[in-house]
Amino acid sequence: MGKLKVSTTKLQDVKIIEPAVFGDNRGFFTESYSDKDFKDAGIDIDFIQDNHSLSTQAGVLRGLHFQRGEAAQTKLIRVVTGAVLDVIVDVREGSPTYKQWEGYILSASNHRQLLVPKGYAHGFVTLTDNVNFLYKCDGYYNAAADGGISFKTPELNIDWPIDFDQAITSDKDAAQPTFTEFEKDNPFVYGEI
Ligand SMILES: Cc1cn([C@H]2C[C@H](O)[C@@H](COP(=O)(O)OP(=O)(O)O[C@H]3O[C@@H](C)C(=O)[C@@H](O)[C@H]3O)O2)c(=O)[nH]c1=O
Repeated sequence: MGKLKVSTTKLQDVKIIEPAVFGDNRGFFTESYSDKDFKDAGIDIDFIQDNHSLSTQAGVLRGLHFQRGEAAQTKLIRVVTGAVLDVIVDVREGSPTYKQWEGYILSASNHRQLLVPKGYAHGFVTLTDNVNFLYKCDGYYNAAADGGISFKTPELNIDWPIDFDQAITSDKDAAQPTFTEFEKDNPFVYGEI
């Protein structure tokens, strides 16, 4: 038995990772990332950029985002204060779970990490104030390759736990294309990325 608990989900190639957490009278200690433990668990990814966002209020909705082409990124996501519903959509044409979405609660208290493969669109909504959201990426940010799909696109029918008119978003995310628009020029093919 390795040091990490790794679970699969209904979505193809997605994993939930739970590191050991050692609680005591002071609080806890956890190795939030160990390259060796990930490799021992069969996850061999060269993470090269760490990102951190703060969302100050419950109801902040970021996404759905991805990077196109060579700039596509695998993401390893966790939350260190507060809680989110993290939502990902398999947008790899030809995948057994193409067009399917799933939501995962990630919180400071559950210590869950979500491994999001290339070819997934990713977003989240904050369920509490002051969410510090951390993620590792295996590719650098490339503004020219930045892409998105509207979180409220009707074809995906994502069950966000928030009224759309109350979501706090960026101007960019308020104007993202529908899934049908995205599909006309879908850069992701299952097995080729
Ligand atoms: C993502 C990113 C943004 N930026 C800059 C661009 C912009 O000026 C500012 C804010 O960017 P955004 O509005 O895109 O930030 P945000 O909406 O938080 O974007 C993130 O959303 C989640 C859902 C993801 O999946 C991430 O990959 C990323 O796309 O930060 C970087 O310099 N490097 C980066 O890696």
